[in-house]
Amino acid sequence: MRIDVVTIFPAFFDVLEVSLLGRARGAGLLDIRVHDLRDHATDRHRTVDDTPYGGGAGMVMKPEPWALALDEIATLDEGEAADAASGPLFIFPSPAGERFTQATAREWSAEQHLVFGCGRYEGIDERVFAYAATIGRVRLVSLGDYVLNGGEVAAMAMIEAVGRLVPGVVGNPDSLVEESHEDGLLEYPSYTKPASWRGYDVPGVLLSGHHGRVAQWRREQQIERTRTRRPDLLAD
Ligand SMILES: Nc1ccccc1-c1cnco1
Repeated sequence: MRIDVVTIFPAFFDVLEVSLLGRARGAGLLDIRVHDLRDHATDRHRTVDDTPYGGGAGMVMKPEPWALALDEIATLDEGEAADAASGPLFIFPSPAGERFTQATAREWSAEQHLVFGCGRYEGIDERVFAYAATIGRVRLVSLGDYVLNGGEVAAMAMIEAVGRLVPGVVGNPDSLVEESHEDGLLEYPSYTKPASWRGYDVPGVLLSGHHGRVAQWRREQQIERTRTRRPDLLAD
């Protein structure tokens, strides 16, 4: 999988050189390229924002630098201009976006080419999304109902959630199964040695060696946790 990121803070993504995703890059499983939007500005001051039409506080990101960046990315490898169907999946983190879930991560993990466009200021000129839809598919996506200063943190979270599902990235694929949200439920509690620690004991069933009872207890814990912490997941 190839992942491009467009941002005015490219150094923010240096962390993708380390840990699991860093190893995946080294192994050629993930081809992650970070682009500075200012490299596509059209003036010597490398301007990427301007005042909003209609007034209001803050600044809006200019459309032309974005179109130049997305054009370059959409044609960099393919050699010719992409069209909407054959082009990349353009993902713009946005508080006005659809909700990102584990199902979204699974869906995107099958894609060949993702492009994350990280907006700042009051957002990106809306016409950029219309233009991007002529050279690829476009999704505006929210991580949740809270306000961030820009798309970088959200993009990082989504890159990790998607990247770890790419075959080969996580050593033991079994560990991808028993996780929160993989089966629509929160995961069960985990314990390790010692069996008794500062007066806290591991639940006896986990020491029983009876796999059937352990599996039942874990399922009961998943359902109880989901019912008390995330009843919305049970409503679906
Ligand atoms: N608040 C934001 C501002 C800019 C870009 C993304 C977001 C966002 C994404 N998910 C929640 O918020």
